[in-house]
Amino acid sequence: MQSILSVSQVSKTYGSGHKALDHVDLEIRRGEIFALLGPNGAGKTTLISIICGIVTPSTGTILVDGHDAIRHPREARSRIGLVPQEIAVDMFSTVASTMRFSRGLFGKKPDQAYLDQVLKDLSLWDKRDAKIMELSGGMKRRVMIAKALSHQPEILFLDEPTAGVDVSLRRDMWKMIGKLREQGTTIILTTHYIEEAEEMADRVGVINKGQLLLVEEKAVLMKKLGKREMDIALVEPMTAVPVELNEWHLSLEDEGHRLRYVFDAQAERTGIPSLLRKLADLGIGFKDLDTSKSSLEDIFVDLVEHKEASNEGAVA
Ligand SMILES: Nc1ncnc2c1ncn2[C@@H]1O[C@H](COP(=O)(O)OP(=O)(O)OP(=O)(O)O)[C@@H](O)[C@H]1O
Repeated sequence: MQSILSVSQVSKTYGSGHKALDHVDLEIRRGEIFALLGPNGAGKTTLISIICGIVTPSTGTILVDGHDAIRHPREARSRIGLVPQEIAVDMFSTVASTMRFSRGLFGKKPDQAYLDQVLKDLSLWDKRDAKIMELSGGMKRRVMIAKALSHQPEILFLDEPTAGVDVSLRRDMWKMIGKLREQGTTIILTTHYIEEAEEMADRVGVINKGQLLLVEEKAVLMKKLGKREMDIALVEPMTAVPVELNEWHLSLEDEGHRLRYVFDAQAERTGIPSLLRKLADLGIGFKDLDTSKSSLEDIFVDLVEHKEASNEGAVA
């Protein structure tokens, strides 16, 4: 599939000397939902800002639907809608006029029917004539999304979309993202909330300390790196894990009522049969066994920690 966004060898060193991005390569497919996952300070906002022409990269090139974002920023930018982390609008304008103005800035012909639909989708219809300063924080965030969609962008960037957002806005946002995807809009969201990536994304990129550690189909990533957990509900609670069980590295949970075993779902030997035999040998009875997949969160933490450990190893 043809890329709608192509990021090639993009690095950014800020004036302070801080290297926020380090040779990032990324291809975004038309129509996908891509989650860029990384802890605070990983470089997510810097990358978005570069793609949107707000920050100049130190090196590298960016093509937005074939348009060079550095040499032809207007062409590139008009294809992008950006919902930034911070609320940035003219507080004295009304919701509807903000949207019309924003659409005009990108050189699009007026289309009130389209703007009205966006207002309705975001539950802003009743507020269309309100001044933005009169709205609640959640409503202001809705306005930011409406504004970003005003010029019918092909790519929508959502920078930390649900940070500090209430349940109803989150729900509306997911609905809206689903609808946009059906219409063929490409969506890129940055987040450090793993559930967000897990719920919505087709592919996930993990960034840490300015480096893109991996880009993978979400399903493949979860399968490849996924661990499973087995919870063993004990008949009799215990105060400590018996030394005979050391090799399984069990943890004691729920005030001694449960043993938890974490194993690699992909491994040839899970260690479960031998663990169960050992429990029987030791006369440890259990009422129930329950296995569950670990979440993308566990995978993410594993990955970042593993990378950090190997980097430290390289320095040492
Ligand atoms: N204008 C700037 N000048 C100097 N350093 C900056 C500037 N903007 C960002 N940084 C630094 O670059 C690094 C990456 O920041 P960035 O905002 O891109 O991270 P992020 O992944 O978006 O994090 P967050 O989720 O906290 O927004 C951070 O260490 C940050 O302090």
